[in-house]
Amino acid sequence: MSAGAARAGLDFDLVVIGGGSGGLAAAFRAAEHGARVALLEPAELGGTCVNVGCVPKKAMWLAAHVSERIELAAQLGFDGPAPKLDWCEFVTHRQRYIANIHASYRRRLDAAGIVTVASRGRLLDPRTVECADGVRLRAAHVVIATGGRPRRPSIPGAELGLVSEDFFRFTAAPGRVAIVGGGYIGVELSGILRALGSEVELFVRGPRLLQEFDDELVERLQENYHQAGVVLHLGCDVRGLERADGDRVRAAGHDTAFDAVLFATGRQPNTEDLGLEAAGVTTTDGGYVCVDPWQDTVAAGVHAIGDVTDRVALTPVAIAAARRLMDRIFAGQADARLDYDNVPTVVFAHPPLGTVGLTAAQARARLGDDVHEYHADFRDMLHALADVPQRSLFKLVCVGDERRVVGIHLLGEGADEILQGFAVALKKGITLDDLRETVAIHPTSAEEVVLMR
Ligand SMILES: Cc1cc2nc3c(=O)[nH]c(=O)nc-3n(C[C@H](O)[C@H](O)[C@H](O)COP(=O)(O)OP(=O)(O)OC[C@H]3O[C@@H](n4cnc5c(N)ncnc54)[C@H](O)[C@@H]3O)c2cc1C
Ligand SMILES: NC(=O)c1ccc[n+]([C@@H]2O[C@H](COP(=O)([O-])OP(=O)(O)OC[C@H]3O[C@@H](n4cnc5c(N)ncnc54)[C@H](O)[C@@H]3O)[C@@H](O)[C@H]2O)c1
Repeated sequence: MSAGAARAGLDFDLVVIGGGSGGLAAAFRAAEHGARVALLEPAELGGTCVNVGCVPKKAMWLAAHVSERIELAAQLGFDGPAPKLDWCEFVTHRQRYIANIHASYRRRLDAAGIVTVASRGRLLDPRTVECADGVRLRAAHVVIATGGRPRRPSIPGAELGLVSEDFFRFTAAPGRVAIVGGGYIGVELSGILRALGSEVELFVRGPRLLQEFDDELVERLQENYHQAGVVLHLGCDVRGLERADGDRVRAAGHDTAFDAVLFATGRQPNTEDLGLEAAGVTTTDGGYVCVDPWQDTVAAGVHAIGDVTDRVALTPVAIAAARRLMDRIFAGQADARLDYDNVPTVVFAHPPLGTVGLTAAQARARLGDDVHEYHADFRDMLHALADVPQRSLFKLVCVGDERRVVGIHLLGEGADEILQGFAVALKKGITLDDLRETVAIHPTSAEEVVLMR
């Protein structure tokens, strides 16, 4: 126990509820600062990202990517029968990779002297967390990092549908799949399943996919999905599910029977039975824990980070918020807090779509009319060589006479890897001239960003 906690008659300086991306980052950073830490996690370490999110999703995306490359190879003159994915074997590689992450977390927790409790936690008051077996831990600070879970729409027959967590239990590509929801998960899973051989229909109640993203890039992505054979039902509200023949399911009012219907209709926070009321912690209408810009709740000493709060639901965001919070509490860095502006993000679509900063519409709404857009509309070299129609679209959004870059939007092969460096530049306040003065790397797709007209 640290001297501070001991003096105050507490067991710990910090109790973290939830061992996902945010909770683990908080525990490690606090321990680095010398705090005595307990971490409660009833399930596998790593939470959503490691077990049923980013990591297994990216593994499946990589498998899909390889499959697309094999198809391109045939177009380019590589001879021989196309190999087919043994899904089960790929899953063993995926899960081995994940098991290594678990083991690495366990080693690091032990090395840092963090007390790990395999239990749910529940607040009894702002300083006391009760474990499932009734053991009570008292701490000066509590971090709520309990994340979220998939939300099913409340429509008749919703129980016939699956959610993203079920996708990771698949042992083969379903023959015919319907996906409901046009956000990140709907777009990612439909692209993966199509590339791995499923017939995919995507039902989106709005007029387009990915409402928050640049409209021209989304339109281009929709064209690419259409060419790849994903059937898009835009402006189509699924009002219910019903059994068709055998185990198959169809959307009410539609004829097609699907082997699987997957809901990708958003997520909800894990705030039930957490003792929030007892601790005086407030929640939003959607049930998210209310926090201020410092990740503090209204209850003194109780903080919240990651998907359980109503902020950007991304792993690096949960981690960054956690680290800054711990730097403020345990390392005296009074100004440490996460700047939620200009968070880069990639949708692992086919091809990937990466964005940092504002769309042109957001820039006009926030910064006035002096907004300028620059485009690069091209076929990347591999697709051009194979004479495949997939096209890329890169865009810059600039403001003012000096053409400060406030938005970078990339749809195309490699966008997922290209964006990170340009996100640093945007955060540093570069202008269009700074990009144009940078010598291009040729021949690449990335050079289009510095050559943009
Ligand atoms: C399919 C999918 C793909 C994704 N892909 C990406 C991606 O590519 N990139 C990206 O940045 N983000 C991605 N995300 C989002 C990312 O996974 C989350 O933003 C991130 O995991 C949030 O971290 P967290 O720590 O807030 O919560 P979580 O990772 O969900 O962790 C919360 C933990 O709290 C535990 N818990 C819950 N209740 C209690 C309790 N009462 N007591 C103790 N423990 C409790 C849970 O068991 C869980 O382990 C994806 C999400 C999904 C669903
Ligand atoms: N690559 C990544 O970084 C990545 C990948 C997956 C998830 N995530 C994170 O996880 C979050 C959750 O992902 P998500 O795709 O579940 O949510 P989302 O909020 O991105 O998309 C949900 C979509 O479902 C639609 N929807 C909601 N209710 C509906 C209904 N009843 N019928 C039809 N459509 C409905 C919404 O309009 C929205 O378009 C994302 O917002 C993102 O922050 C990130």
